[in-house]
Amino acid sequence: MREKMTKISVLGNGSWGSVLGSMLADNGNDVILYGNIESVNEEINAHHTNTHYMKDWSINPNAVATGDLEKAVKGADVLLFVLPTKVVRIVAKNVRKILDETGEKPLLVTATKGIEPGSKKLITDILAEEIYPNDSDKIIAISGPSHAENVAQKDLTAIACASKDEENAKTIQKLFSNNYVRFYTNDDLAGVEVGGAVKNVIAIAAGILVGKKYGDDAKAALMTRGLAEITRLGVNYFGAKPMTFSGLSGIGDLIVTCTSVNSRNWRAGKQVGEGKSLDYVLENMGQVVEGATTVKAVHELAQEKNIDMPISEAVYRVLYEDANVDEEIAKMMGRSPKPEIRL
Ligand SMILES: NC(=O)C1=CN([C@@H]2O[C@H](COP(=O)(O)OP(=O)(O)OC[C@H]3O[C@@H](n4cnc5c(N)ncnc54)[C@H](OP(=O)(O)O)[C@@H]3O)[C@@H](O)[C@H]2O)C=CC1
Ligand SMILES: O=C(CO)COP(=O)(O)O
Repeated sequence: MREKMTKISVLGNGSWGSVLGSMLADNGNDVILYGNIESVNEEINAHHTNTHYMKDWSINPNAVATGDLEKAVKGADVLLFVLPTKVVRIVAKNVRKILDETGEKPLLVTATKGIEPGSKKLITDILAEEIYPNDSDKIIAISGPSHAENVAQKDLTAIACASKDEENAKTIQKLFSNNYVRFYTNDDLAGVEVGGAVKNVIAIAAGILVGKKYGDDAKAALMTRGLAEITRLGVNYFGAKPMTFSGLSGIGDLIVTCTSVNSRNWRAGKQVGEGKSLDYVLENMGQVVEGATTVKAVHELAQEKNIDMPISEAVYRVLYEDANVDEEIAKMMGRSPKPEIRL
């Protein structure tokens, strides 16, 4: 007898959601892609493409798109959130209403990378608050150096998979892994999420440096000192383990996002470095630039909790306080002398 297929509903059918959905269909799962734009859903179902988000690529035809959240949520074994940070809470509230009706308790996985301004919450904390206040062990985060453009081509990729519950992390590891994407479990949920969220801010800074024509030494210094402040925030505020930042979701993701032209955060930073306004850049990107949102939460945390985050603070001032990039760089280079290693 044929084993029952696992029903996985991907909430958000932009670049990463479409590619993850296609990958999960490659793995033999029953995949639904939920998206809020009817023309995108129609294109996926009729042509197995999503040309606004992913050019020259086809989605596994077994992944079916819908604009009906109830259809996506009902009967799902796994709900995979791949939405921009700013809408996760809104969609989560609607998911909760449906699950309250059915009494079902699917695993919740998030691939979203961000910290919510105001609440300063990580995505898994938002999902716990809105959907599973008493079942947060059913929540898993996946995060690591992975661009939709690479995974779409079945390039080789490795991603961390973290949960408070080891068995649930292993279930997702097994379900998601295949011969082109390898998942590693990690028990430091907060550390994995902080790395994935805050590297986007550092990637904006890396892009700014390129826009300003700085070279490789500057990039290496920025990435290393960027990792130092990501670790400081993760350990001191979120209770993360320092070693996590040496892993896929830490240094791994920082490398890919600060050096790849596929990175929207890097590309946004480069244009800001070249003198374009943030509004212009965001309007013309056509895809989410998470670092521009997360930097607000990081700024709030740095100020309120007195955490030293000089690069993130400079990015915040350049993006939202009209600060001059050259003056910010001069200020950073002129800070009082410091030892390299400190938390
Ligand atoms: N792209 C990548 O390579 C990777 C992305 N990520 C993370 O995944 C998350 C999503 O990124 P990505 O897929 O690239 O983003 P995109 O900008 O490509 O797509 C975002 C999708 O979310 C949809 N959306 C927005 N609001 C809603 C809503 N209220 N209800 C339903 N759908 C909505 C958008 O639809 P609409 O067109 O209506 O706006 C769009 O389809 C981000 O946190 C990102 O950091 C993580 C790893 C890799
Ligand atoms: O998280 C990502 C790569 O791991 C995607 O980065 P960008 O959002 O900068 O494109």
